[in-house]
Amino acid sequence: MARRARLFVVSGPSGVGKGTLVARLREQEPGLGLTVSATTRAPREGEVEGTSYYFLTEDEFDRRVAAGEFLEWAHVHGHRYGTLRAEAQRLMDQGRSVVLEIDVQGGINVRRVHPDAVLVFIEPPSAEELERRLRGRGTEDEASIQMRLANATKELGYADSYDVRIVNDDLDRAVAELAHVIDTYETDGGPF
Ligand SMILES: Nc1nc2c(ncn2[C@@H]2O[C@H](COP(=O)(O)OP(=O)(O)O)[C@@H](O)[C@H]2O)c(=O)[nH]1
Ligand SMILES: Nc1ncnc2c1ncn2[C@@H]1O[C@H](COP(=O)(O)OP(=O)(O)O)[C@@H](O)[C@H]1O
Repeated sequence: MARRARLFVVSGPSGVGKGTLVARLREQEPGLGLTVSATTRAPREGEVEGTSYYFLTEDEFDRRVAAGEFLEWAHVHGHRYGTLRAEAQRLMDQGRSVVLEIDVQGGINVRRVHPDAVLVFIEPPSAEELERRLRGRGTEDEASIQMRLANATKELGYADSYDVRIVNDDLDRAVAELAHVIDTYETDGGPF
């Protein structure tokens, strides 16, 4: 059956395991593109410019917004994050399916521009497990953890407007489910 490259948005609360899931998926499916977002937040230890994010100053982010360079952008956890049009276009031009790991506001905005984008929401098995993962990651101070937990409740409220919901309980199972979703939507005669 014919396959077609598509745009996939992956969203979900901070600490649910989006980054882990997508990284595992890309080991299995090296052809899958992943956009590197721009952000005004400071790099975490070990994060690499141009690989983890494009780390921009507030002024540089403003300039790129004014120049219309963003496909979408949003305020998330007290900072700005956005997908550069050129970044998404470069991968789409290679005929690859592309994953955007972005927040729910971004997901809704991408759907306006690309109505056939597939929106996938990653859910935690429970609120307690989400907090355990967020703390276990050890990247955030207490204020940042509290903000992310408060925002998690709001983000979970958007799950209904997504096309697909996946519970990230057992990692291997969740990776397999995400791979299956991508395979199904890439195949003509899939759910659309
Ligand atoms: N709208 C939008 N959200 C983004 C983008 N890049 C990252 N995010 C979201 O910003 C949030 C914070 O990401 P990050 O600082 O890496 O923290 P983490 O979610 O705790 O790993 C997450 O919900 C991401 O999905 C983007 O380009 N656009
Ligand atoms: N299925 C899972 N079971 C247990 N721990 C997980 C699972 N998926 C991810 N984690 C862990 O949870 C933490 C947060 O994952 P991460 O990918 O950074 O989340 P996000 O990108 O959604 O903020 C990491 O320490 C990661 O190893």
